[in-house]
Amino acid sequence: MKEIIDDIFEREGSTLITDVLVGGKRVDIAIDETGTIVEIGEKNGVRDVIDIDIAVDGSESIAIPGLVNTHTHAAMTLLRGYADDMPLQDWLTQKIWPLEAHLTGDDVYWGTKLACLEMIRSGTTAFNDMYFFMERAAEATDEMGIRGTFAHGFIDLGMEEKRETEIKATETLVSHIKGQKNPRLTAAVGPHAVYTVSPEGLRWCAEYAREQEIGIHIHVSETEKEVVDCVAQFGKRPPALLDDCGCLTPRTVAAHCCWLDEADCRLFGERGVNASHNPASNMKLAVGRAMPYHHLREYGANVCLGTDGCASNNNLDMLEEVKFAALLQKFAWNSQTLLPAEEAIRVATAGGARALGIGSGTLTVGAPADIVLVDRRKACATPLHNADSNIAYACNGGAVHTVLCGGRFVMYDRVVPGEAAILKGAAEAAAALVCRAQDAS
Ligand SMILES: C[C@H]1O[C@@H](n2cnc3c(O)ncnc32)[C@H](O)[C@@H]1O
Ligand SMILES: [Zn+2]
Repeated sequence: MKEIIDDIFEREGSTLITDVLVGGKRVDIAIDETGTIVEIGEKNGVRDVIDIDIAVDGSESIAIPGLVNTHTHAAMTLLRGYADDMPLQDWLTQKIWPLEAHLTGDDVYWGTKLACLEMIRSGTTAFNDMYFFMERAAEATDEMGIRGTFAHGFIDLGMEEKRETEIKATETLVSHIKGQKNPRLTAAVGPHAVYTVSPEGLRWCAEYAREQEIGIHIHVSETEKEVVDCVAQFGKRPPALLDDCGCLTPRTVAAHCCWLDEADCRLFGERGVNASHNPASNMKLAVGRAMPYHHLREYGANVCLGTDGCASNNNLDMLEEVKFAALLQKFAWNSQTLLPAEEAIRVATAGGARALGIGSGTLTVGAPADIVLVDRRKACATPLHNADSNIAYACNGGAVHTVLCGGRFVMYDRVVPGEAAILKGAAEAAAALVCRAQDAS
């Protein structure tokens, strides 16, 4: 890579990436000033398509579409390593929720800045977030230059007064995000799960999402206990309950989906639901079963990929998550051919873009220029028999050196603007959060 052009992160002109490997071919990629891919052609074939403002030598790089993290709680970066090696319900009730009770908006701002830094560094250009103080998460994401979908974590615990508070928080967030009129920031509704949100709350979320023409982001069938308890309380499995409440739509992202049975998968396919596979979190929390990818694919559901939060992963490296997904599916379902490399990358890019409604998630003419350059000089990318194999099975986010989102550089030759201040601010916020919780206990 040539020396960094001093204002490359501010430039809003057109960009030409030359001689880069895409799908096994060496091509030039022309990006216009609107941040759209306008031409992809044989090497030296597209130079006169645009007035080149920035030229990037891609001869030592493999280009892939931006990775799309369809399930995370971004600001949980502040909780990385705070509580590990516990069962999900104990983890939530004894450690995570007591600490989150002391969260502030500033914490979520710094936690989300750190999350965006980590996601950019590992090739993620869009993420789907469900947390608290989400106006501050959106502020941080806008500053970092990538795409975010934001849902307030709606939890009413069956209490009407709490439900009213959650409704107001959701309406305020959606109004705020829509008012920004920022093409990189979108809103969603975030009913946490069937064991924390009443049917009345679920029905409100579904109706409000329909009325506002926004998505739904929800945890579904993560554990066997969730399913058993749901059947005991409501006489139906979580997908059927969610369907009765109107929550299963083509704009729904259902996270985890571990304990879906074949009929649940068929229902997801019929409703066009997006199922976010979260392999690292599922294995770390030992939820006991892998998402039935094969059934979801068979019945036409859109499968995408997510990391969950940093307290149950514990990073946001979607290239690592691609490998976990490809290996876990093969092992769990005893199939050496299930979720092959190219398909796993497609789930993490085009699958996620479809789930969040942010373009094609492909490197094609007319697509947003969300582009990740992977360094071919890294050991994990050598030899280069098969780029998809190296990307899915050998490399992790550390092999990424340059990232564009909407044609704008968010990382160039491993430089992300403001990195030192972000690390300092997030570390200080995390320490202060834990101190507040300890003082209060
Ligand atoms: C938004 C809330 O969701 C909590 N959370 C984080 N990870 C998980 C998970 O794997 N299952 C259920 N809930 C989760 C997060 O701590 C917030 O409280
Ligand atoms: Zn989650």
